Amino acid sequence: MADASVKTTVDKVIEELEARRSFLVEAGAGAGKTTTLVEALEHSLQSQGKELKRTGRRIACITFTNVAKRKITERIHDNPLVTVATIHEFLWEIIKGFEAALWREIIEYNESLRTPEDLSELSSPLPPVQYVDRRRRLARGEISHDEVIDLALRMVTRHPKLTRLIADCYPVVFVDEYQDTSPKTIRLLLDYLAGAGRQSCVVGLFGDSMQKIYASGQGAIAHPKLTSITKHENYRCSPPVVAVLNKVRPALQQVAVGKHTHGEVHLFLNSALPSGQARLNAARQHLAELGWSDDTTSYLMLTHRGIAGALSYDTLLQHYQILGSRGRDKLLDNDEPYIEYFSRVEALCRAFRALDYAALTTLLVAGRTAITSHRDKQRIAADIRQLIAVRESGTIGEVLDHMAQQHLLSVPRKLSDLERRRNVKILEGYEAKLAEFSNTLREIPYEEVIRFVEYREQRTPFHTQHGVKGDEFDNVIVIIDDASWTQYNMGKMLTGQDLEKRLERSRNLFYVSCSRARRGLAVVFLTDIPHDALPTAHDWFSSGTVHL
Ligand SMILES: Nc1ncnc2c1ncn2[C@@H]1O[C@H](COP(=O)(O)OP(=O)(O)OP(=O)(O)O)[C@@H](O)[C@H]1O
Repeated sequence: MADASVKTTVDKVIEELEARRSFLVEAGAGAGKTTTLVEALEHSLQSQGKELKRTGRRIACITFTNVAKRKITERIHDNPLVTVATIHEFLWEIIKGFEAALWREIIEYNESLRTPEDLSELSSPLPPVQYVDRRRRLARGEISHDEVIDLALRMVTRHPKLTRLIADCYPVVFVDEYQDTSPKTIRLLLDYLAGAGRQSCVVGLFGDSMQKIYASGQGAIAHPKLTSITKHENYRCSPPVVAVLNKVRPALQQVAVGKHTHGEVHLFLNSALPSGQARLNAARQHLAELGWSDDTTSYLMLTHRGIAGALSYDTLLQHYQILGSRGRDKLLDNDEPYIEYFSRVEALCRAFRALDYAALTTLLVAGRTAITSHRDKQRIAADIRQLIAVRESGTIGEVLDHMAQQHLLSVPRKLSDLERRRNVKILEGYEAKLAEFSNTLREIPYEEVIRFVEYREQRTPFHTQHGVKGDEFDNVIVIIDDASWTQYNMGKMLTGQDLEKRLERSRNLFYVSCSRARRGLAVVFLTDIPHDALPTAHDWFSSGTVHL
């Protein structure tokens, strides 16, 4: 029976909240940090909800990932007394009302830049400051992600009154995954907000320094204002998976206490097979024979390029690089006219196949496809059937032509502009590049679009290793391709001999990836590991099977 006098982590957190002291919950993967954060939120809402409502205050809960944002918002039933936001959203929220002070800081910030903008001819009155999702253009009052953090820190440093106002508005600020929050944000929260305001603002940080996977992150924190709270349980992973985590991280020994009491661990080196896909296929086959199915398994890869190769949309991904350094991001963010249109084409075909007439009608109406008579419906059904066939065997150009001929989903202005301009003969610079992009895109098999959209809409079991932070799956296959990105090298990590930074980067990402598994974990090396990595490989995976 549990000893009632033993305090749980959430009890300790509540104690700090009630004493108005800031705190740090630092614990390993699967220890229940996010769960504790949610429980602490629920407690605060129960005990202070009425007071918060009466005084117009809110609790801020800053999350790093959308997974966590969704999880937390759901758990507290979207309670309006809590602002669940990313750090950028939160910081913008607190500074956006202070236009005059913001402009003063922007001008100073501009001067600190290596290539400042010419702000000598700013119009009067000054344009409103806007936070945009693209490159900064300070002369127009447009700031971007980096500026939000920098300006917020400048504002609280210079204006104690503003700091007090923010602290009064948000007497409690929780931060999930603090380790990947920037040092400037941590300074703002701990040096300025913590303890400020009439109620003495409480900053509660939750995270794990070893799960820092972004270079811009703060990593470990020691701060005099923080009470440290830690825990050694792992509620997520099965005992053999926890055994691997304990080997990777000997300084923190966890105990598996979750409901997954059985599990399995595999390390596939398969060095007799040629490097690459053949090793993954062999591992998949072996695991399938042991009962692993794609329905309960997630595949974690280091790069988008790797996923594109595995799912066969690599020509498409490669093609978007013609659009410059942000080309690939535009594709992945659905932020480009062609891919935005194809996503709707795919949604149309999916709704048709699923006989989801409500979704189908919404898409057709939004795409200005006329449906006024029974004959229209019959014609549209025949057109979509043909479209489905063209999609599977034709090129992107053939699908676009089919859509235009059959008047299915009218082509948006931005896309028709691109299509019109691709045949213009005398174009220069970026315009010429865009025309080349459109013309060559049309030659790519449309099948690649189908597979890409499935990936982007999370209908495949593939994820990037960075993208699964905070998430969990029954079975996880971590795919390692040490030839894919020079910033990481898991083979060298096993030898313990590498550049210090790369060693840490690789080890943290490996730890994050392996710790997503609830039941089964398989690590598959597509490349050969160095010979002197073998002893560690055997040691780390001694709770499972090493397939040589
Ligand atoms: N006290 C608890 N009792 C039972 N299950 C728990 C408890 N705390 C957490 N869990 C479960 O353990 C899993 C991991 O919890 P959570 O995501 O909160 O951990 P975490 O420390 O934030 O993990 P990570 O840092 O690896 O993302 C979840 O499935 C959660 O429901």
